[in-house]
Amino acid sequence: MSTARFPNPSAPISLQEPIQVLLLENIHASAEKLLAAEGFVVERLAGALKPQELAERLRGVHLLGIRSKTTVPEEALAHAGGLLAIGAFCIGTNQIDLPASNRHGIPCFNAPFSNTRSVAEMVIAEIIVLTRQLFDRSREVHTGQWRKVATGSHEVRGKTLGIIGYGHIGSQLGVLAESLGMRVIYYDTMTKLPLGNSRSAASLGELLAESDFVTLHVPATASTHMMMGTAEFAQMKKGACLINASRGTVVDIGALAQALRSKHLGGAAVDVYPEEPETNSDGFLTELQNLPNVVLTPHIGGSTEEAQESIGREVATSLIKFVRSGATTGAVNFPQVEAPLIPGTHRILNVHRNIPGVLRDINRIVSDLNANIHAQVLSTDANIGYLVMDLDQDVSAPVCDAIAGLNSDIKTRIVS
Ligand SMILES: NC(=O)C1=CN([C@@H]2O[C@H](COP(=O)(O)OP(=O)(O)OC[C@H]3O[C@@H](n4cnc5c(N)ncnc54)[C@H](O)[C@@H]3O)[C@@H](O)[C@H]2O)C=CC1
Ligand SMILES: O=C(O)CCC(=O)C(=O)O
Repeated sequence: MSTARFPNPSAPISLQEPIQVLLLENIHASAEKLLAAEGFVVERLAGALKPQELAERLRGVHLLGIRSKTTVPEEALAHAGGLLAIGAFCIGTNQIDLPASNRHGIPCFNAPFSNTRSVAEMVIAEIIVLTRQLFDRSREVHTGQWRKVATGSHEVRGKTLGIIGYGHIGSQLGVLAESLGMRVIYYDTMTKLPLGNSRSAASLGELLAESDFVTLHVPATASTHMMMGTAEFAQMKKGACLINASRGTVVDIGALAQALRSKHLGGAAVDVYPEEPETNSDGFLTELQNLPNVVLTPHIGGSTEEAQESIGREVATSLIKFVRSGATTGAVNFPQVEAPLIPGTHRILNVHRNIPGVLRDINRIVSDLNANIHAQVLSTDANIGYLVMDLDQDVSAPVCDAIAGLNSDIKTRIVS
């Protein structure tokens, strides 16, 4: 059983408690299965929680699992003295205050690959749906209208797909699009290996001017905030289509609606919005509703059974490894350490403020107890240091007590 000491006395955890896990937003049962098999107590909720409710629910919780809709602000973390780690059962981690989580000694893990294929496949479907106006034709037939027209419908073969953000999703999408005979260009702020016959555009403007379809696959950051607005839509070809399955903050929805109403753009497929409902029973309004040739989906790019099952296993495995050994490999906001457990030794994990002399102080504590350090791994970033220390003797409890008294201490935990 892991034990922990935390700087926040408002939420002490009992040394004998089993690990308590709170999984929100319908996280796949594959995660619960793995966590429960470890003896962890898992509570699963269908929807997201608002920050205030989250703060209340986090008392006594050791592991939190979320997807894209739960915002985790510093105020929630400040009340979560027992929280060991956060699992984002998705790719994006913009919903978590990562710097605050780092300062509180809480690593965040995500699943960087598991749903990428699902997004790429959905975008391929949308490209064809948009260029054949299938959504509108289908709606007409559903309402008894027979409009057999070819005007404005095209093959995708030979058309240009412009991919903004050529990462895990963008590059897979490029390969799939080429298999349909599309020409692929991309724009990325990093130098990327062009797959197949794809080519890097010299600038965002060049990509916008050349593409029949523009698709966004960038993370939500300051540099991507509203990166598609009135000026960018004006640079797109007349009749071109926009696809956004990245984040709602990347596109100015008002400007997109205007570009569609004016018929400068021929269509759009949008999966993500600046504000999204927290549960499936909440209503939803957007300016894009009821515009012609606009496909609106409820943030389902990564929502396939294959992806969700795989994400559940991947993130649960990272959380279990962290609880059992302190491994932080893959954490998005934390110094990375992965040290194998050594039989017969006693492991202590310590997160501290990255100030001079911490290791000296900790080593003095160990030496004053006449204990021997078998192995010690320290990894740091600008704010914190993360120390994994294996002792030959079982003096973990007094060592932890003494470390907790250091003014550098953020979080100290006995693993074994
Ligand atoms: N709709 C959905 O259900 C899903 C949405 N997503 C979103 O898709 C995003 C992309 O996912 P991945 O491809 O896996 O991420 P990734 O990190 O592999 O690729 C993102 C790419 O964007 C590039 N980039 C960053 N800022 C840029 C800028 N200002 N201009 C041009 N390029 C820029 C990066 O260099 C990187 O190559 C995620 O961050 C997430 O927000 C991911 C999965 C599912
Ligand atoms: O399916 C989800 O919960 C979120 C998918 C997503 O946007 C992501 O993985 O970043």
